Amino acid sequence: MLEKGKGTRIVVIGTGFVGSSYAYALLNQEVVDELVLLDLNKEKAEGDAMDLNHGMPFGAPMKIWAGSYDDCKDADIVVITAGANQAPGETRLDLIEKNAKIFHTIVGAVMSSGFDGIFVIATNPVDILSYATWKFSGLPKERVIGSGTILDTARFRFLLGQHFKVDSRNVHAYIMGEHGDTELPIWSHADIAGKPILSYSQIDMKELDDIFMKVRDAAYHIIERKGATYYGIAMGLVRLTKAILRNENSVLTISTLLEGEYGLNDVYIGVPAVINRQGVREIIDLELNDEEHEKLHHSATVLQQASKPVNDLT
Ligand SMILES: NC(=O)C1=CN([C@@H]2O[C@H](COP(=O)(O)OP(=O)(O)OC[C@H]3O[C@@H](n4cnc5c(N)ncnc54)[C@H](O)[C@@H]3O)[C@@H](O)[C@H]2O)C=CC1
Ligand SMILES: CC(=O)C(=O)O
Repeated sequence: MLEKGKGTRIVVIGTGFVGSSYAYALLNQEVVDELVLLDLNKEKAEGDAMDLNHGMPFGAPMKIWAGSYDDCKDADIVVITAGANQAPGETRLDLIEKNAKIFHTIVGAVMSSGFDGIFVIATNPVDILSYATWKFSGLPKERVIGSGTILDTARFRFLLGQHFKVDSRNVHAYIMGEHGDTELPIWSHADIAGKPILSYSQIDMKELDDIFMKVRDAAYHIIERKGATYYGIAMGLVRLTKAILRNENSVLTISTLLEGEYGLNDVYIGVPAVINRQGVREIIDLELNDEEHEKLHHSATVLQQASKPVNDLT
């Protein structure tokens, strides 16, 4: 797998707000040699390919085209951003019926091409659809990665950075669990340059709770204002893509299959993990306090109960 003696190739399936923003960020950050765009709306994918190609003289050379499932055969990564997004007031879990069926078709078509790379999933509900992709594809769990809480963790670090007036890149703090309403902040392992956030003398737990609620509800607030969220996740997906293609061994909070870690089994859920060219190298099994442990287990139960439409298709 992945040793093709040629340039790197990514196929993006679903070139809506998220997929096209990701494509644009990939072009700007010079990450990959070949980018294939695929959408049910073929003209949209073609238009995006034309538009992105016209930016090429201002960036680094790469090949971009609107393709077909045959192009997945030689892809290193297939990124799925296809499917319905949330209407105002809708939860991510509300999308499961529609998007599970779409994934059954898409993953089947990708695997029929002879694809043998890594899947990255962003479509919501992302934890359940990552689990679905793992089930439908038959690939090893290491090679099916959900974006999980990568975006929530970024939102958390951004807001904590603002609160403490520190560069968010120096804030180390994770959101774990469902990418959704039952996610949780891991305050017991949140620090700024090694100093635990809970040890700051001016700490006000009410203010920290407010920060977490802003993180958890960020998508609702953005969707109310502009109908969808896409720039943040696009940047997160590029970060994850780089960690894979450049074999970075980076720690990112992604959705992966738990098999005993955190006392959980048979569920895809957001946890910190080491990411490299093989996909998920290792899950970081943090020691959580009792409250965090209980909330993570609650989140996992909610995801497992909501997975019925996937189980019905397998
Ligand atoms: N994981 C995360 O952190 C985030 C996830 N999302 C999720 O990403 C997904 C996409 O959101 P948007 O781009 O805003 O939606 P969108 O509606 O703009 O784009 C979806 C695209 O999927 C295409 N599509 C639908 N069925 C298809 C199929 N069978 N094959 C190929 N293409 C197909 C549509 O034609 C459309 O272009 C949603 O589920 C949304 O909730 C959005 C933001 C953050
Ligand atoms: C839409 C979504 O999942 C988000 O922005 O977090």
